[in-house]
Amino acid sequence: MKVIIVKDYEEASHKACEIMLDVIKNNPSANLGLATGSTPIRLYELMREDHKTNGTSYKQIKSFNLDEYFGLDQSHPQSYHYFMCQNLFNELDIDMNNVHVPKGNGDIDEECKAYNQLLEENPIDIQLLGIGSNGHIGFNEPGTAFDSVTHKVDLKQSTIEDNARLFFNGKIEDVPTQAVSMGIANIMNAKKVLLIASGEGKAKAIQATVEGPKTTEVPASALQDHPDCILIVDEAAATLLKK
Ligand SMILES: N[C@@H]1[C@@H](O)[C@H](O)[C@@H](COP(=O)(O)O)O[C@@H]1O
Repeated sequence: MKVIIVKDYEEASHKACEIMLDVIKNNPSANLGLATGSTPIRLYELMREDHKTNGTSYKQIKSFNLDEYFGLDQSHPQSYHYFMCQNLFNELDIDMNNVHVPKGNGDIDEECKAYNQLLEENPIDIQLLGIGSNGHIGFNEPGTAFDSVTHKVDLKQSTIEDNARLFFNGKIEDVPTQAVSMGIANIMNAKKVLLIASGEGKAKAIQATVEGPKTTEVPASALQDHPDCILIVDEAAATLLKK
């Protein structure tokens, strides 16, 4: 794991943007693994700005999102599909046929199978990740097997609370209790992984991810075995790192 410590959220977003654009410029038909949550919002804004100003094209790019809430239709304003359109896709030249977000409704078993198949056929060049305060990646909560693939998940109470704080207008009762998520094995298959962590709320999870034992209790600790994993951590999220 390569840990890059930067001053703050703004610097983390710029650094992450640099790495994402580097992958896209080197391979204009790259497969991008994308993430939601509040952390990548500024990065996505920078990517939109770059597209507008410098004309970086996404015409040949394919995207694959990590996860989706169970029970929310794509058109629901709190769905991750909707989030991605609002924060990124609507202002890029990406072909929406090349955009993939797991479906949170319908026949979930079939959906998970199809998503795994899709990921097998389209190896991800760079997988962007945030991290949950409990160390989750995607929606892979503590206890998830490292060999897991796309599956339906029961969300932990702390994850529901975290997400209610930032989304769903603070209404905890509106946050779905389940989700569909790429598994940890799918994430580990990406050629490159880029995780961004910002704020003191992530300090414990970052310490456990980087310096703790590799354990399913900290899903992000699986990344210790990834051959090309970069963690961009701001000073607040790095406070508990010993080295
Ligand atoms: N499924 C998402 C994760 O992909 C994300 O990393 C996490 C952290 O969110 P935030 O970036 O808002 O702290 O939230 C959700 O649980």
